[in-house]
Amino acid sequence: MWDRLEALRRARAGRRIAALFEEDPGRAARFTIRAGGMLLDYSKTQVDDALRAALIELAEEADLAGRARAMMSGAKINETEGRAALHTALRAPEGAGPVRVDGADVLPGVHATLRRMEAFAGAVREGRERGQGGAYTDIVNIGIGGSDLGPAMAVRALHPYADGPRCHFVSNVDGADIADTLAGLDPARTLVIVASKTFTTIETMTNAHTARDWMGRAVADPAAQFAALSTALDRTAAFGIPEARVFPFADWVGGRYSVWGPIGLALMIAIGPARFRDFLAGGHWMDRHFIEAPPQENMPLMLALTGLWHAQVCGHATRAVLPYDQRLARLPAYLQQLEMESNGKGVTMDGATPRASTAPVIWGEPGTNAQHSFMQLLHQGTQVVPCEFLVAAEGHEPELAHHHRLLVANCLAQAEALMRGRSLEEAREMLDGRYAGEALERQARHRVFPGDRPSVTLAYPKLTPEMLGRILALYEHRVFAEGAILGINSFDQWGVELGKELAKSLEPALRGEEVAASGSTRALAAFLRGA
Ligand SMILES: O=P(O)(O)OC[C@H]1O[C@H](O)[C@H](O)[C@@H](O)[C@@H]1O
Repeated sequence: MWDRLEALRRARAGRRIAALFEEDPGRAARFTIRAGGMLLDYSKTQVDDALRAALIELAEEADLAGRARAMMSGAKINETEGRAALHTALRAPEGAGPVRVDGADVLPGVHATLRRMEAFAGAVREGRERGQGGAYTDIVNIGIGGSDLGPAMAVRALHPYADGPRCHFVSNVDGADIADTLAGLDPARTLVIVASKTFTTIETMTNAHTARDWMGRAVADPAAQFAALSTALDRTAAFGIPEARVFPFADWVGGRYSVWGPIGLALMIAIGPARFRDFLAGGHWMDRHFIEAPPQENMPLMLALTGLWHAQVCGHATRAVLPYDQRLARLPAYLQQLEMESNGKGVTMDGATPRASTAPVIWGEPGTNAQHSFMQLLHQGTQVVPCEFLVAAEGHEPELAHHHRLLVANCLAQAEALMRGRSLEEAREMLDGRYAGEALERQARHRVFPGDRPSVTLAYPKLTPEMLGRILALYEHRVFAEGAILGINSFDQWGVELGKELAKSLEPALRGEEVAASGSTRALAAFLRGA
C-alpha cells in the first residue's frame, strides 16, 4: 500500500492544488466534512478521489476500525506496559457500557470519582470547602507533562466560562516557576493540587514539598489545603494528603489523555461541574463519531490520513498548528505531547523498524501573531510545512466583532496565500513602473511565493466547553489512527526514561562529586557549579 501511495505521489508531482479547484467547482464541498457543528476542510491539499480511496484502504488494511473498537472496549492495546488505553471511558455518560478491564466494568468507578470531584469542586467554588484563612481565592495545580498541559491549556481556552477561584499552574523544576507563581498568593486561601499519575515525578514532588513548606509557614495544618490526583494512593497518603481529597484514577489513563478525569480537577473548579460535564459530552460525541461515521465523513480519520500523506508519503518533517484563537495559545504545546510522545517511536508493535517515518515535529503559535514571526518561512522558505488552522465563527466578545472579522479574514488569507502563491510574472507586473530591466527581475524574484503549500482548516461555531471537548478528542483519535496505521504503540513513552535516569546520576556532579560522564558534560557541570 505504501508503494501505491508513493506511486500516487509521483503521479501528482507538478500538479498544483489551486488547479484542482479550477477543474472541479465542487471540490471544496467534496473534501470537507461537516459534523457536530464543525467543518473540517482538507480540500487545500493534494488529496483527490483516488488518493482518498487509497488512504482509506491503508486504514482498512491496518484494521483501524477494529483497533478503535478494541481500544474503547478495554483491550490491553498498550502491550509494552500491559495496559488498556481507556481515556474514552472517562467521558462515557452514565448508563453507557459496560467497559470491562480484566472482567470488571470500570464505569461505575469512573462515575463515582466524577461525582466526588463534583462535590469537592462545588464546595470549593461555593466557599464551603475553605482554607484556614477563608474561602479559596486561588488554586495552584502542581504537575508536569500530561498532569499539567491538559488542564493548563483548557483553563486558558475556557476563560470566559471560568467563574471560580483563579487557577495557576506550576510544572518546571526550575524554582523560578513556583517562586513566581506563589509570590503574591495568600497561603491561607490557596488550595494546592498535586497532580501526578505516579506521584514519583521528581519535578512535581520537588514543587509539592516546596509548596507545603510555603504553606506550613502560614497555616497550622498545611496538608489540609492540599488535594492529590493520582493512581498511587500509598504515596499520596505518605505525603500526608487526607483520603477525602485524593481523587484516584487507574493505570489505563495515559498522562497525555488524562484531562477528562481527576487530572481535570482544576478545570472543573474553574468552570464548574456542569460545564465540565459539557466538556466530557463533547469528547464523548467525538468518540461516537469516530466509531460510527463512514470513512469519508470521519473527521479524526481524514485528519489522520491527510497527516500521513504529508508526513509519511510526501516526507514533510514538521506540521504547524495555528489556532486563530488566542485562548488556544497552549494547544500547540498540548498537541506536541499528544502526538510526539504518542507516535514519536522507532519500533513497531512487533519489534520491527517502521515502514515509514513516524510522528512529524508538531509546533505552532496562535495567529495572527505567527504571521509576524515565523510565517515568512512557511510562505517562502525552502521546506514545505503543512499547516493546520483552527478558527471559530464567533468570539466571546460581541462588542469586539470587528476584531473577530479581522482575525478570521487573516486566517483565511494565510491558507489561501499558502496555496495560491505568487508567480514571477505576477511579481514582475506588480513592480513594473517601480523598477526596470535587471533591477525589476531581481526585485521580482524576492517577491515570488512558490505556493502549493497544503493546509487543513478546522472551523467551529464558538470555543465552548463542549466544543473544546470535541476538538481535543478529535486530535486524540487522529493521533491514535496515525499510530495504528503505522503499527506503533501510541500509549507508551519509553523515550523519556533515559534522560530521567541520567539526571539522577548527574546530580552529584553539581555537588562536586566525580561522576561517569563525557568530558563535555563534566566540564559543563564544573562550570555550572561555579568551579
Ligand atoms: O503524572 P506523572 O506521573 O507525574 O507524569 C508526568 C509526565 O511525565 C512523564 O515523564 C511522561 O513523559 C508524561 O507522559 C507524563 O505525563
